[in-house]
Amino acid sequence: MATKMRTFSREEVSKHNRRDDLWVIIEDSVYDLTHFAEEHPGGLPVIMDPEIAGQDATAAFYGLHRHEVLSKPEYQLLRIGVVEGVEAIKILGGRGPQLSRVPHAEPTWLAEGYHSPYYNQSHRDFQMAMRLLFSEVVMPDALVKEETGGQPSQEVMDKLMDCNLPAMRLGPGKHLQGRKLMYGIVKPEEYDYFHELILNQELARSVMRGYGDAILSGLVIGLPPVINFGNEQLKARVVPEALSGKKTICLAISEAQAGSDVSGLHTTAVKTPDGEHWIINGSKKWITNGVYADYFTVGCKTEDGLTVILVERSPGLETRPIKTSYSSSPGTAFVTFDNVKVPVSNTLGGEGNGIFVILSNFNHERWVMCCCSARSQMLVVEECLKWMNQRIVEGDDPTQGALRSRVAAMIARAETTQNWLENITHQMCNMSYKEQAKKLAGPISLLKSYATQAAQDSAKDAMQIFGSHGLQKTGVGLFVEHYYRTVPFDALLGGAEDVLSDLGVRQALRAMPKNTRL
Ligand code: HEM
Repeated sequence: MATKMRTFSREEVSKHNRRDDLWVIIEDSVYDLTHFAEEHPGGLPVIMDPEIAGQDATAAFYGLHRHEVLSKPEYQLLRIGVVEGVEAIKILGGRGPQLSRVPHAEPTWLAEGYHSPYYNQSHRDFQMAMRLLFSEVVMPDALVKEETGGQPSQEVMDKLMDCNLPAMRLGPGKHLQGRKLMYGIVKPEEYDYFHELILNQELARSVMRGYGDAILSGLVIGLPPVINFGNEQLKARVVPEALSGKKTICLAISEAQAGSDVSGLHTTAVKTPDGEHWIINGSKKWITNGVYADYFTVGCKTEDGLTVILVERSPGLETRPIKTSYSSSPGTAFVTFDNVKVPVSNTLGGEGNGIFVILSNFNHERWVMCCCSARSQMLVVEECLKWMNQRIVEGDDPTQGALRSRVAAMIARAETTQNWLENITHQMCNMSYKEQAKKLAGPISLLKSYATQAAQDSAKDAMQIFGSHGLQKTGVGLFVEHYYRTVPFDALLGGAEDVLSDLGVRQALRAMPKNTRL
C-alpha cells in the first residue's frame, strides 16, 4: 500500500531555504535537496538562489530538465510531500507505452478521435503489443548501449526472437509460414506491409539510431538475396540460422573507392581452375553489423560482370570496426577479403546477375527507411512542442513567432512524409512484388529523397528551437542533439538523395504516354 504523502503549506516550505535545510517545490510536490544539492549536476549555487531555495522552482526546473529526471527512483526519494491546496498533477512526460496526447506526435490513426482507412483491429493490437515490447524491454537497454556502444543484450535479443521479430522485419511472405508472430497476435497470412510499417515505426520511436541499426539491420538487407536467389540447400541452412538469431548476416556492397556505385566495385571473385570455388579479394566499407556478422552478402566483380555471393566468415576474411558519428552498437565495419575461398554454389541469382539481385532489394530497403524517417520526424515535432510548452518565456519575446513557424514547417513535413508513406504502403499491399518493382520504384525513391531532406530541415529547425540545449548529449536537448548528428546518414543509405530524385523523375518520364503534349 502506498504511504500517504505529508502536506506542507508554501509558507512552511519557504522556511527551508538554508544550505543545511533546503527544500523546493516542483509542480505539486515538495523535494528535500539538502543532501542532494552538493551532488547536483547543475551545481549548488543555482539551487541556493533566493528565487529557488524554499520557493516554487517549477518554471526554473522545466527550463533546464526533462521530466524523466524526476521519475528516476534515486530522485523520487527526494520527494518528501505535496503542497497544500494544490491538486495532484499527473505529468505526461517521457516515452512510455502510452499513446502520446501531444498533437502530431503520433500518426493520425493513433490519435484519439481521428480516423484512417488503412488500419484494422489487427494493426491496432499489433501496435499496442509492439509499443509495450519496445518501451519496456528494448528502450532501457538502448539508452545504456547507445552510450557504451555495446550490442543489444542477449536477454533483449531473446525476447525479440520469441516474437519472431527478424522474420517480421522482412515483410509479408512465405518465410512467415508456421511462425507465431508477436505471441500469436497476428497470423502469418494476415501480416501485411502495414504491420511491418508499425514495427519499423515503433522501433524508430523507441530507440536511438545506432542501437536501432544494431537490431538486425544487416539482416533486413542481407538476407532477402539469399531467400530470393539462393539455391534450396543454401536457403535451408542459412535462412533458419539467421531468422532464429543464431547467426548474423549483413550486406556488403559499398567500397572505399566506389561508395555505393555498384558499377565501380573493385572486389573481385575469380573461379578456381576446377570451377568449384570463387576466390575473393578486395574490401568493403561502412558495412552495418559487419563487425560481428557470420555471413556477408557480397557484391563482386566477376568475368561476366557483377555477381552477388554469400560469404561465410572464414580464413582470409577480416573485419575491423569503423568509428562513426553515431554509436558503435551497429558494428559498422571495414571488411577485407584476402583469397577467401567460397563454394560456387553460394552464388546468388547466377553469375553476372548481381545488379538485378541488388536492385530487387532496394524498394523494400528504401521504404523501411521512409517508415523510420517519418516516425522520427514526428518524435522531433513532439520534443519541440513539449519544450515550447514547458519552457516559460519571460516578457514579449519576438523570436517566439519565428520558432512557431519553424514548428509549423516541421509538422507539415512529418505529416506529408507519413501520409505519402501510407499511400505507398497501401499500394504495396495491393500489388504483386513484380508490380511493385515496376510501379513503385520511382515513387519510393522520390519519397525517400523527400523524407531525408525533410528530416534534415527539421533537425536544423529543432536545433534553433532548443538553442544551445541542442548541443548537449544530456538534459533537455538529448534527443535533438542525437537526431541532428545522425540524421544526414539516412540521406546516404540506400541511395543518395540526388540520385533518388533523379531516378524518380526518370521513372515518371518513362511512364508517360509518349504522345502527351502541353
Ligand atoms: C528535484 C530536483 C532536481 C533534480 C533531481 C535535478 C537533477 C539534475 C540533473 C540529473 C541534471 C543533469 C542534466 C539532466 O539530466 O537533465 C541537472 C542539471 C541542472 N540542474 Fe538540476 N535538478 C533539480 C533541481 C534543480 C533546480 C531547482 C534548479 C534551479 C534552477 C536546477 C538547475 C540545474 C542546472 C542549471 C543544470 C545544468 C543544466 C544543463 O546541464 O543543461 N536543478 N539537474
